Amino acid sequence: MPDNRPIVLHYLGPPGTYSHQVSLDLVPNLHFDRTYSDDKGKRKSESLKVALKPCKSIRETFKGAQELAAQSNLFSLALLPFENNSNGPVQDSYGILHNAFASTSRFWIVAEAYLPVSHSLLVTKEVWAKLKGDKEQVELSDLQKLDQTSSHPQALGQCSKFIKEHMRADIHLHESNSTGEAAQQLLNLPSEGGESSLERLRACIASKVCTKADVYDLVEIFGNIQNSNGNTTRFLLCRLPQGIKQDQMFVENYQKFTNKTVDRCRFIYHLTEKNISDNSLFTFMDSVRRTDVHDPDYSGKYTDPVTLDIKIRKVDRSTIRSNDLNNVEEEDYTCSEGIWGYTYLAEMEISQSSAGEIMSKETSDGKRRKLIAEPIKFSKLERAVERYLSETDANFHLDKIESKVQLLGRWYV
Ligand SMILES: O=C(O)C(=O)C[C@]1(C(=O)O)C=C[C@@H](O)C=C1
Repeated sequence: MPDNRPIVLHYLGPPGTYSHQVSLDLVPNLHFDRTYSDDKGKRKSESLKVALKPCKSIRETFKGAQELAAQSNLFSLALLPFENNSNGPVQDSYGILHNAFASTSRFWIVAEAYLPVSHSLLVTKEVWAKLKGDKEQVELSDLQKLDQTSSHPQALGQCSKFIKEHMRADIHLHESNSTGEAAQQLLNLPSEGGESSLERLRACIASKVCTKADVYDLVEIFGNIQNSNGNTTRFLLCRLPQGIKQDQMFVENYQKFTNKTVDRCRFIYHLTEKNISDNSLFTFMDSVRRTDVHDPDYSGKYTDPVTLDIKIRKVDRSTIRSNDLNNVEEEDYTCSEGIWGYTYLAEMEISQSSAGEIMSKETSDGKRRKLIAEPIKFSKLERAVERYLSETDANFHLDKIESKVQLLGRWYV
């Protein structure tokens, strides 16, 4: 009997998070069929079902998916919140990608999703009654009574203006693993020390979904409290690969999912400033500059047709600097320390045929790099990156990159 191989989608839980909403949106659109030969050798096909698995933190989301892929034949997916258009990268997800690099783990990005995010300030019914007193509703001035507001650091950042304008300067901002966890924790009072929610007035920032009776039944005191109207978070759906055959199957099925021909791929590249020898310096940036034939430094160097087709989409760099990237153990970083001072993530787009060539099993890592970009000297890399950044209005300063470019994942557009 063939096993039924369900697809397991790991997401940042508990239910009520934005990640959960994205997972629910994705599931009806993920159709995976599998063909196999039955006992009598007859070809059959079956649909694979998607199971949702809530995880406690972003890190556990990825780790859970990794472990499942390693231990079983199941299709293992992890949904990572990746970046927000007002508050920037989701540090934990970037950290995970960085660590996946540092080790030998590989994964594919098989889909992306953009979720418009509108945050609400939520409290329990008891706290709501206490805040409003005899009035019909809670007013903005009542927020001065709040002692604590908790949420995922991204949500706190996305609502920083509201917090600054309407909450006490000494309010305790508690960082939780997710917005859903923050909402759930309001219900788990009294907390340690026996404090009741009424002695220490607590609120959380989370999705309005958490007001539903079958979620956490919280009360929304203010809605739409994020800094910017078009607040949007981008999620990446990653699959932890088990073998090339399954990869191909996934591509086919993803084609079905998007209902359009897959003709372009996107890659994320990772550059780091450390541990690099001159020989290994190369950049995807430079390959994108192939059209710069008028530049004497570059002319005549471009001989590989594959690189013609590459388009840079963006380059990200965190502003946080860690003391020593080498000392950062996998379990060792936190969002606030950050490891991204030394690293850059860049995204580029490439045609499917070129990508196929680059990614083909036979292509060794070294050749792959060559196909993508030529080795260049450090100074040229720096200039190429600077030029790119100046053209794209990026407002961070690029000190120095010694680059190690590695392929992180790919997905289809
Ligand atoms: O905490 C959640 O609800 C999440 O799904 C995480 C997350 C994030 O990490 O960016 C997702 C969307 C919002 O930007 C806020 C939080």
